[in-house]
Amino acid sequence: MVRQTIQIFARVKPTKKPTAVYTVDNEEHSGGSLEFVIPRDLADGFINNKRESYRFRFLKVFDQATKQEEIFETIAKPVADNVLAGYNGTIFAYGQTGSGKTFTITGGAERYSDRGIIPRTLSYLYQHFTQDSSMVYTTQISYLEIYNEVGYDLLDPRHEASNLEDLPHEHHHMEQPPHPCPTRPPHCTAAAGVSPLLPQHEGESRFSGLCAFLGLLLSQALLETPMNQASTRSHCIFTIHLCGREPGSATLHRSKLHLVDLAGSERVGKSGVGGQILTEAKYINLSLHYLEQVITALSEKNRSHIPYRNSMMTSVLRDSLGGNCMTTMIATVSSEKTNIDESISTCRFAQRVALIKNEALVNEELDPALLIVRLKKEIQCLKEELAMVTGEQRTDELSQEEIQRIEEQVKLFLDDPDPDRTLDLGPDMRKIHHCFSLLKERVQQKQQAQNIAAEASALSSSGLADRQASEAQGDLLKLKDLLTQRDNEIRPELSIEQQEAFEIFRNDHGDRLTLEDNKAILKQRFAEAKALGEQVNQARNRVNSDEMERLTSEHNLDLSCPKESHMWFSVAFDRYKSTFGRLKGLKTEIEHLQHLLQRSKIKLKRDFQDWWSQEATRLQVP
Ligand SMILES: Nc1ncnc2c1ncn2[C@@H]1O[C@H](COP(=O)(O)OP(=O)(O)OP(=O)(O)O)[C@@H](O)[C@H]1O
Repeated sequence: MVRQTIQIFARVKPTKKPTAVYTVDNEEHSGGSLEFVIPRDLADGFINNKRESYRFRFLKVFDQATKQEEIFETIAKPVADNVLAGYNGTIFAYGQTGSGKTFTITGGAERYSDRGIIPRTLSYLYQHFTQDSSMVYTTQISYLEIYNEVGYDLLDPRHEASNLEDLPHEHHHMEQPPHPCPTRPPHCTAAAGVSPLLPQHEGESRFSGLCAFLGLLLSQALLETPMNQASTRSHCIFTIHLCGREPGSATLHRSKLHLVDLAGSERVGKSGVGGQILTEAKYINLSLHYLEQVITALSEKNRSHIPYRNSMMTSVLRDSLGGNCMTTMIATVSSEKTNIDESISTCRFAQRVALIKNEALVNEELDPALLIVRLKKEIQCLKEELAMVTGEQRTDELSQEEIQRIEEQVKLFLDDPDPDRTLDLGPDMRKIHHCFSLLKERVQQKQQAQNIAAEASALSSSGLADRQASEAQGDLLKLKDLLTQRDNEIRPELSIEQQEAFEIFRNDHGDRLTLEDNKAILKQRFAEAKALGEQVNQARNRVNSDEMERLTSEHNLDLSCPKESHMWFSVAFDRYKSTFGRLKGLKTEIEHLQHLLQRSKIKLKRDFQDWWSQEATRLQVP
């Protein structure tokens, strides 16, 4: 991790107008200083205690004659090198309108040598990509303009306005580039949703083509914004996303470089503007005010909350300020007399920025797809090594012969009462897994057999089967008793003459045949029930443990084998249950028949009594 403060540089814009008194002093070791001298005006006769000298320290101060190349070499190149090494980087220009921010970041349109940091950095990175064959790089670029707190994707020809949430992913969530790093050769593509910017050519022409294309693109992009000439009152953030990887390695380095041209920092009061420009100026002031708030909060110790979310610009630059980034600020100042206050104000802002500490990390991550490929390869190599050591060629599945051999080995192992016996399957995980599944199957079968045996013994020890069988037989006896009792209920009040008359009446009665039939069926059902009762007893005995032992020895059954004992119990139980079920069904049928018989007999009796009383009246029998 690299812990460092934001690096600050100053650049003085060349001017032909009368300049204020200022001195630039660059020492090799202690950095540079910029001093403005404002002589006291004593002409009006009273004492003026105003400060005369304003001195600010920077890492280096670039005076008016500094060429673009020197700016790139001193400021941007080290940052680009860090980005190539996997660190995030940001370079932002801050200063009043016309002080040279755009000239420094983007460049001047007149001469090729006026190219600014953006095209030079792209050219440098591109050159590096083609020269460094030890790495595979992919880049993506995006260009965001923030105007009146609305973001515009400058690489999208529609230039539609977006809120922070609606912007392409990388614009507001800078930790990750929008797409996974593809395994294509280095090339340059635009932001998410934007078509690739460049055709792929080989050779030197690509660099100059790239720069010329980008120069055109950048100027066009700015000209085509909805605000058109208002672009100087907006913030522009050009971002290069870089993804680097050693060929064949699964480790990716992802980094990003923001090159930021902030809006002019002049104060509204001084510029004396109104209307639309005033609105813009307020937004600029507000967003720069929020930037200042963030910077102040970051420079204060023990501040837990940093108000990044107050403006779109600070949200986007969140990482660059007080985060995982190596950040550099270029304070652009004008040496003109009329701008001296603004220049001092810019330098003061830079001094506060210089207090902010960032902690930059190399952004390393693993490419899952490549990792899988690598691991698969490793597995294959290990398999081959193993095959060489064991002399066996292994497939994923075990062969039928191998399975059979393992089953035999497991059986011998289990059947051997010797506790010291071991099971040697060799260093083959497939065989070991198969052996484990066989053992599991055995344990489960044994468990099942034990459960059934426990159920059977519970049934036999609690006498449930006996109780059920004797209950069924008891029910039958009760039914028989009931029938006799009912018969007796019909007969006893009759005198001998009446009984004789009743017999004759019954033989002549229309229901006689039905009555006889029902009686016959009932008798038959009683016989069936009796037989079934005996079967129930037999079935019950089969699940009884003594009987079980006798039968197993008779049929040569091996009840220690879970499979056989399970089968035996299942069959015995099923038989007992079905016989008992049939007996119960028979009982219901008998009850029904008895009911019918009863009703027929009562009807017979009633009919007889009616007939008897009629006959008695007719014959005048008392
Ligand atoms: N170092 C320089 N050398 C030559 N010309 C320069 C330099 N700096 C600025 N200029 C010229 O000054 C003019 C204003 O500069 P520039 O547009 O870069 O200012 P700015 O700070 O970006 O302003 P704004 O805030 O309006 O965007 C441009 O014409 C630019 O070419």
